[in-house]
Amino acid sequence: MTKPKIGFIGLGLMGRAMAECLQTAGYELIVLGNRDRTGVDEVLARGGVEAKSGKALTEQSDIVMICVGTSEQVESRIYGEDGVLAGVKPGQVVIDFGTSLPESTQKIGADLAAQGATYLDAPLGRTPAHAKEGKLNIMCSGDKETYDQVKPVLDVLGENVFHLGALGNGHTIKLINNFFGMTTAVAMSEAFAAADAAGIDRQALYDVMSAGPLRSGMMDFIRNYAVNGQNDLGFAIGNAAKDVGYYGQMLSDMGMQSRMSGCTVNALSAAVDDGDGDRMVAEMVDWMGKNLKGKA
Ligand SMILES: NC(=O)c1ccc[n+]([C@@H]2O[C@H](COP(=O)([O-])OP(=O)(O)OC[C@H]3O[C@@H](n4cnc5c(N)ncnc54)[C@H](O)[C@@H]3O)[C@@H](O)[C@H]2O)c1
Ligand SMILES: O=C(O)[C@H](O)CO
Repeated sequence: MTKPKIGFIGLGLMGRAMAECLQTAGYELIVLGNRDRTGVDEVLARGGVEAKSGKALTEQSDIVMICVGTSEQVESRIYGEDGVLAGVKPGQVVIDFGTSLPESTQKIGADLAAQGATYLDAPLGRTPAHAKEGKLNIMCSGDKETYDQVKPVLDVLGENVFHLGALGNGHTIKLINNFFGMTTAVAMSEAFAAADAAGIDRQALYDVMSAGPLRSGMMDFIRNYAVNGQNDLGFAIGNAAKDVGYYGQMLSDMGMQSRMSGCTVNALSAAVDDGDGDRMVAEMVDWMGKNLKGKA
């Protein structure tokens, strides 16, 4: 069977690694020109094709994949005269792999459905290194028949591919996941900075904490940076601040109020304000080291 042609929008840390994985598996890729040429040039060097607009990319593709940062960025590529919606054909599938707001996802899904196309949300778990190897966790939701149709491609990218019911459920679960994960990351960063301030060895703190029920993969990621300078998580502080902010907004859209996420968002957003948005989440250890002192 011929492989579907894939239009891929968003060639950052995750998108670039996913594009490499798909091209290695023999998929033909069409990508969008971008101000940052790095990802685009990598795809072209492996035989990919460049489209001039989201509309042109969509017209040339069977499946459109999006992996940009925010819901605003997704919407900027969906709507408008050069957008995906302007080029979509009945039966076509558009997938958002980024971490987006469920409310925006549902609106885009309805607008694509009005053109006879189907939207799936399929946010990602794990790291860019996993993306390159096709070992992501993929939290897909939306029409089950369409999911079954694109599952072979999702299986190329993911080791654990979930179907989670109605459109938006994937994004809802991902936001809850990242509220929890980023709260752990920020708390662990503060724990190392507090140990530094008290003259306690970071590895000694980790040895004690990880011998008990606190041990987690996220704790290990932060320790690997704090003790060995290894940055394996590959997830930017700016995107973490966005995700935990989206989590609070999602609860508020449901008429609820988050009691926990404010602290995490405040720390991550303050690091972004200090110019650390492009640094990786584990580097919150450094930010905490400079910011634990109370203001006099
Ligand atoms: N890095 C991770 O470990 C990780 C893990 C899970 C989920 N995510 C989520 O996946 C998404 C992408 O993450 P990332 O780490 O690759 O982020 P990133 O910031 O490295 O990449 C985002 C890319 O999107 C591009 N972009 C932004 N607006 C665009 C537009 N309008 N048109 C075309 N391209 C545009 C940017 O130039 C950039 O290359 C985010 O929503 C993030 O929260 C990331
Ligand atoms: O798997 C995860 O939770 C990611 O690394 C952060 O989005």
